[in-house]
Amino acid sequence: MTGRFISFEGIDGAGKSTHIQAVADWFRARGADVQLSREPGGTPLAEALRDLVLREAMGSLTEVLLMFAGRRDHVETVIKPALAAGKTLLCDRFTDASFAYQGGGRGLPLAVLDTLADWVQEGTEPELTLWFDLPAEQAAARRASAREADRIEQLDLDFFERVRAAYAARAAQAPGRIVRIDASGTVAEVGAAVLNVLQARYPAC
Ligand SMILES: Nc1ncnc2c1ncn2[C@@H]1O[C@H](COP(=O)(O)OP(=O)(O)OP(=O)(O)O)[C@@H](O)[C@H]1O
Ligand SMILES: Cc1cn([C@H]2C[C@H](O)[C@@H](COP(=O)(O)O)O2)c(=O)[nH]c1=O
Repeated sequence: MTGRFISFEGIDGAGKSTHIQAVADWFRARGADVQLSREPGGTPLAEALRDLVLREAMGSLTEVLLMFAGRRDHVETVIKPALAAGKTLLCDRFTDASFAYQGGGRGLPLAVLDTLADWVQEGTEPELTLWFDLPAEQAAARRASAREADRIEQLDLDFFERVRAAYAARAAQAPGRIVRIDASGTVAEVGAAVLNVLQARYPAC
């Protein structure tokens, strides 16, 4: 039995977390066994690494190694077993975030990220990625009214525009997997766009 692996991506504040529950409800209403997870995090070890990476000062290479260390534990102990059990796994961020944040934002070489992804994922890849796309300024305004900024969220608008551009480049390289959602509308408008994608992608569901 093989389940479904769907990831949610976008710059901080784009609205991923707001819509992930509605996607879970959509699949559950169609009989799917849905499991939610997130990165960085998703296992006790990876959640501990998340706390470190979002709080402690560190270099870019250390940052990406911690992201991929947590991802390895997550893939091995949560994602692969969930897919083997036929579940629909919805993950708030996955490897595209490393290419966007550490590749685009921090400027790490993409070849290094490709190697880490090959080692860590061993072929485990989302079948669909919903990329919530929003200008950095608008995302920052949403974040400002929502919560206190963590170490990465404190970075400037230029950083987030580089991250956004890197997501666009990833989407151009994987057009069958990564679907862009215009996240600039109201919650209802964005939610409708997400449901349109699901209905088109899973008509038999
Ligand atoms: N379409 C929207 N219009 C206005 N505000 C929104 C919209 N979508 C989400 N928000 C609000 O913006 C804030 C950030 O949304 P959310 O937490 O879903 O973003 P996110 O992409 O998951 O961010 P992060 O990756 O940093 O966790 C929340 O306060 C949320 O209520
Ligand atoms: C997986 C992953 C995440 N990040 C960054 C992106 C965000 O700034 C934080 C996670 O916070 P969220 O509120 O859960 O979205 O981590 C990253 O830089 N690289 C990654 O691989």
